[in-house]
Amino acid sequence: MKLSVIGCGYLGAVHAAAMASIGHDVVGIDVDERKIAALSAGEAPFFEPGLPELLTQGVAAGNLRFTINMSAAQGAQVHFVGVGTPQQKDSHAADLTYVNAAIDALIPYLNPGDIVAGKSTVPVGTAAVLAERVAPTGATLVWNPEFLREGWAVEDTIDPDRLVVGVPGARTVSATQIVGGLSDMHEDVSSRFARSTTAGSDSTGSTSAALPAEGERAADILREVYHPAVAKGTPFIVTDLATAELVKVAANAFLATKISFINAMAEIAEATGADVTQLADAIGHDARIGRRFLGAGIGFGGGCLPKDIRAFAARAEELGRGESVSFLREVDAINLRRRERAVQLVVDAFDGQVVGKKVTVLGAAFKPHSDDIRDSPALDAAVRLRGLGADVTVTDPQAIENARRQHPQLAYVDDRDDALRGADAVIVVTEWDEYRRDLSPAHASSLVHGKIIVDGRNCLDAAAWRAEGWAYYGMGRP
Ligand SMILES: NC(=O)C1=CN([C@@H]2O[C@H](COP(=O)(O)OP(=O)(O)OC[C@H]3O[C@@H](n4cnc5c(N)ncnc54)[C@H](O)[C@@H]3O)[C@@H](O)[C@H]2O)C=CC1
Ligand SMILES: O=C(O)[C@H]1O[C@H](OP(=O)(O)OP(=O)(O)OC[C@H]2O[C@@H](n3ccc(=O)[nH]c3=O)[C@H](O)[C@@H]2O)[C@H](O)[C@@H](O)[C@@H]1O
Repeated sequence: MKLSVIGCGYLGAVHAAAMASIGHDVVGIDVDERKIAALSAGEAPFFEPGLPELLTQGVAAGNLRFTINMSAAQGAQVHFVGVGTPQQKDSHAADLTYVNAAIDALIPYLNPGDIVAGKSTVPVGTAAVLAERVAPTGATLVWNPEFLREGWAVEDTIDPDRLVVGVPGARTVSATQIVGGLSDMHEDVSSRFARSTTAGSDSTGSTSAALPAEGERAADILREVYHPAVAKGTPFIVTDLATAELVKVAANAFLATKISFINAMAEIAEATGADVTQLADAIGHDARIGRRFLGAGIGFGGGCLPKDIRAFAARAEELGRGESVSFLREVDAINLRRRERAVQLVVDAFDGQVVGKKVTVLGAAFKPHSDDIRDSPALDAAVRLRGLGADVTVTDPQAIENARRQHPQLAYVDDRDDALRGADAVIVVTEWDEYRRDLSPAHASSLVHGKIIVDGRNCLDAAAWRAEGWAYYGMGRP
């Protein structure tokens, strides 16, 4: 199938390359000429494991190309829109400038019957407005939120744990799950709904109705796009536009809440001498809770969770339902307090005398396996420590170039051991294997000047570091 992908950032470039890898004919379109030049040469403009291979393959095979010309979208049957939706500069709401601009630029090239599939994370209600704008072209707008994690983006795109498609006119169809392969792709959709509910295949139990023809057709086309995942039985949820938009922000809000919950427990642990990592293990054994995303530490960052919970809260206020998600403000506040806490641990380790102390910051990316530094807790800590007068050196296996562009005032060293040499204290803020697994306390001892280590990710073996004579400080663990 011919596809266009508009916006070739962390989401779009991976989506384009992944769609080409499953056999589609894909054009990626972006306004950033440098990004397009790199992608056209088969090079990834950012670090994402597995992406370079897919780009090389697709570009060489000729079914993946990139351009800055929107006119190249003409003739594609599905147009994915994955441009950025950052936080507005002067408020917590999402900035929809890029989404609006992308849709406006695309409209002249749409043909009747085309599908415009929004992938950006947007405030609920956005899709309905965009659908009206697209309607005169005869194309159909659907919302197909993305759940990929950076660092696992290729795998998550090709083999997601669920696919969600919001289609027009599906108001009475509430989160009905349809599991089906290509074989029944052209089967009458109402009988498929009937089958999925009577078979009880993870349906919500709510009544379902046949989709209007436009929505039915759009859902079928998206099924065809994602044919390998559909064929293996990946849950494929067809719903209305608003629910699809909400599923995305609800998922990120839940993940952020889970992290802040355990970080709140870390604060209590700090006041009582308890160990939050053991607490997380213990409650995580309860399958209803689960251990994943109970990693207490310096908290969440990145281009999504922080801005998505703020945008969600702002949208809820607009809807007159601010109090329904007012807890997200607390989730945000807990998260930001952990950044302060990590910095305070360094300051306290020097009895408040941090001025002029050499502090090595291990990590700049917001998480390992990524070069993304958007709202990175690691860099936040580095900047704060420098602001307090420390002599800060930052290192990271992938993110130094991005970090230097955003924070040129910090000192950067590529090599981990060079960064550690002569340090008075070390703080681990991104749990790369290079720091978590591969750095032994004995080796670190041979490099540093002072044996103080703050484990901002609770990723080190505290006992092993202490045995080597280090003063070890974790986040919510003794
Ligand atoms: N990064 C991630 O892991 C995920 C991101 N998302 C959502 O996807 C959207 C994109 O996120 P990222 O890829 O991380 O952002 P990004 O900033 O890496 O990429 C956005 C791209 O859109 C391009 N762009 C802006 N205006 C354009 C226009 N008018 N026409 C064509 N291209 C244009 C930019 O040049 C940039 O390359 C956001 O809404 C985000 O919340 C959703 C799930 C995962
Ligand atoms: O909307 C998005 O962009 C994406 O946001 C997150 O993905 P991502 O931002 O790539 O990273 P996560 O793995 O979720 O980590 C987010 C932050 O939480 C932190 N984190 C994660 C887990 C944990 O236990 N503790 C913790 O502090 C990480 O260090 C990182 O800073 C979601 O996990 C994706 O499903 C979603 O698609």
